[in-house]
Amino acid sequence: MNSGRSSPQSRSPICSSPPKYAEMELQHLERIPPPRHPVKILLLENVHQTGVLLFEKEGFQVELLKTSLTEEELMEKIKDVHVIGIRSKTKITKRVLENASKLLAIGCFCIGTDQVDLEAAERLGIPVFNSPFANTRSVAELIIAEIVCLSRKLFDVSKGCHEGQWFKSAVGCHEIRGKTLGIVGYGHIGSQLSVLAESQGMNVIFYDIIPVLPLGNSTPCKSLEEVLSNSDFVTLHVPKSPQTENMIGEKQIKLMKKGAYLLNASRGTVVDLKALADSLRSGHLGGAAIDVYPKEPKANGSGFETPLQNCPNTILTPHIGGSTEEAQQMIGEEVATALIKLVRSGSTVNAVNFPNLEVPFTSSSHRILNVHRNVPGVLRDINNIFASRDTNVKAQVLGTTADIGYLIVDVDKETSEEVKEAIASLKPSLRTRILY
Ligand SMILES: NC(=O)C1=CN([C@@H]2O[C@H](COP(=O)(O)OP(=O)(O)OC[C@H]3O[C@@H](n4cnc5c(N)ncnc54)[C@H](O)[C@@H]3O)[C@@H](O)[C@H]2O)C=CC1
Ligand SMILES: O=C(O)C(=O)COP(=O)(O)O
Repeated sequence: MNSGRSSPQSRSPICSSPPKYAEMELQHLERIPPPRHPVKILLLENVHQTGVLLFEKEGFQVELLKTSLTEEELMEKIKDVHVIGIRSKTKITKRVLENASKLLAIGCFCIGTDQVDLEAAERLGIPVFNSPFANTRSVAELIIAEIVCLSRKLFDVSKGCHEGQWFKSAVGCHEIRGKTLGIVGYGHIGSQLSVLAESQGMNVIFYDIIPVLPLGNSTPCKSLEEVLSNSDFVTLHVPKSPQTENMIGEKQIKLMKKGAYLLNASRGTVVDLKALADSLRSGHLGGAAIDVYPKEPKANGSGFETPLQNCPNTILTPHIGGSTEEAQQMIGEEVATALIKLVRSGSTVNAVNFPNLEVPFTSSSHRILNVHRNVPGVLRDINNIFASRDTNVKAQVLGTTADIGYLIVDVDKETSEEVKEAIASLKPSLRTRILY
């Protein structure tokens, strides 16, 4: 396999370094025989070219769409697809997955995986990969920029100038130095932001549901309420979950200081937008910056409505927290690499819903992959199939969750379709393939 995995034309001038990560990770596959059948990849939501080029380099057939697809469209389209790549918009539901009999893996070319029914995917034997921190910095930088913009009412005065209105005033405009930033969710993004905010002279307090290391001089709070009532700026960096749904509503907003600001670049389900709009219009909150919405358009150019339109000192962005050339290139590279490794070697390292397994390649062996329901006796039955055909097992690794087992077996004889069928027809088997 060659290196040099993206063409100069496809990269922005400020992102011109070659993808070294993919090169390093994929060189181990060079000795592995190519896939036995053509591999079909469907990429939605304009996944970055770096990923496309890496797949093409492998000889995979790639179809790239700019938009996401509806459930109905996906149910049809996914039938003959081996790997699907999405971003945050495409919902992969149980119904979609039940139509995906050839699907080997799902790649979320983003951080969030809430758009995929992870449990259904696991139970059907489909690993899901993401890029856990390639766009972390981009989100943190956006929030810093917005904190300054809110504090100086920048968008409103700029709009005024564009419309021919000169309105110079210092009233209600402040430096961010010495102000308190409250971070809700102190994970990758929250903690990165904490460091950037302190470097601007802000005091940082935060709340997380798990114990985490406070960076710099930041101070953990015992409750969400404590963060809300002590912050000049509150920023949300929690995942979408039942616990975070409408986490910030009328009651929580009332706890915030008069004139404080709310920022949300996590998920649209976290904030009650109607309550937020009311508090902005009443003047209780001094402004807001919102990047994510409960319902987001499927494609660029589509109509978009939110109760926050025309609220004072309110920055609305179209879910661009992670949308930088740097982040998208890194994500493209990282997720495509994980998917290629899965297709070529069976590696599930870094899958979010699956046992993480990787078995090094050894020459003169043949590899079979099997995903099965985690019930007693599967391993015995599979080994009996080999034993009855005088096949020696050279390596065998099993990883389990409560529901499934994932088995990588290297044997000394080329495995026939008949052996594969015998393994596949064991009652607990979910997915079985001969790799090489
Ligand atoms: N706007 C955008 O373009 C982007 C949005 N995101 C969103 O940001 C979210 C956070 O990203 P990361 O920091 O990488 O995730 P992370 O998993 O590293 O951190 C999330 C933190 O939130 C905490 N948490 C979970 N439930 C909580 C609750 N009820 N109260 C307080 N803390 C809670 C977790 O313990 C964890 O420490 C992602 O899940 C994704 O939805 C991520 C990237 C880009
Ligand atoms: O990484 C995430 O979770 C994001 O929200 C970014 O999503 P996107 O790739 O811009 O659809």
